[in-house]
Amino acid sequence: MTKAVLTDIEGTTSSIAFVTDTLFPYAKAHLRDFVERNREISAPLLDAVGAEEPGDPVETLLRWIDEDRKATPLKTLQGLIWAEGYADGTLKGHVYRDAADALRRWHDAGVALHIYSSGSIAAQKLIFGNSNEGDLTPLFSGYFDTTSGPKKDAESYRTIARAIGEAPGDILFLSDNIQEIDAAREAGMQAIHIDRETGGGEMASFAGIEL
Ligand SMILES: CSCCC(=O)C(=O)COP(=O)(O)O
Ligand SMILES: [Mg+2]
Repeated sequence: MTKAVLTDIEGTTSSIAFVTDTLFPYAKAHLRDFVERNREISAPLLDAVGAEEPGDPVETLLRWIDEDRKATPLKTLQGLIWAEGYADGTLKGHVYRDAADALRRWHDAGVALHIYSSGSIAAQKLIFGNSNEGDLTPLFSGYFDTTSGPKKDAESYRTIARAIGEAPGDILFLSDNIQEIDAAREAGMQAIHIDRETGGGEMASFAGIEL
């Protein structure tokens, strides 16, 4: 029985292109200016970057964006930078229509909906709160990011199941990344591999998923 759904964002509810061609370039373009204007909030994040790699932490962060590193200080800073873009209307979150429809249907049926993304929890709330499908945040009961652990590590899914308060077997995880799917299954969750690009996964969209 499925009591809760846990879903990835990039490539699953939302297009990879929106993240790589819009969000990441926006963060790169505004990173240096943001940390100069927000020294107090940025300092511990830059320190955390410096602890991982020597050199100019801003240069390190710019390279990490190109490398799509899922490092928590980078993801936290990206969320703070994107907040300004959503606030002034430059950014509009992308959510596939089939994903929004299914999430609304499952929420109305009483299924608890949760997000698990490498994007920070603040960034998750922004993409769903300012989306082309409207404000979807009322649909969600909880949000999880890299502070719950890496997405390819089974232990992260055990931690999240405990936080949700359901047995792993009663939680359905959705992702475009097969290594994340494998990790969730290792933790005992139900999981469906969504492949919107090639159709090679178990589902090409949310449309056919029956809970
Ligand atoms: C919260 S939108 C930005 C997504 C992001 O920064 C990212 O790294 C995507 O990772 P996901 O785990 O959603 O595939
Ligand atoms: Mg993904």
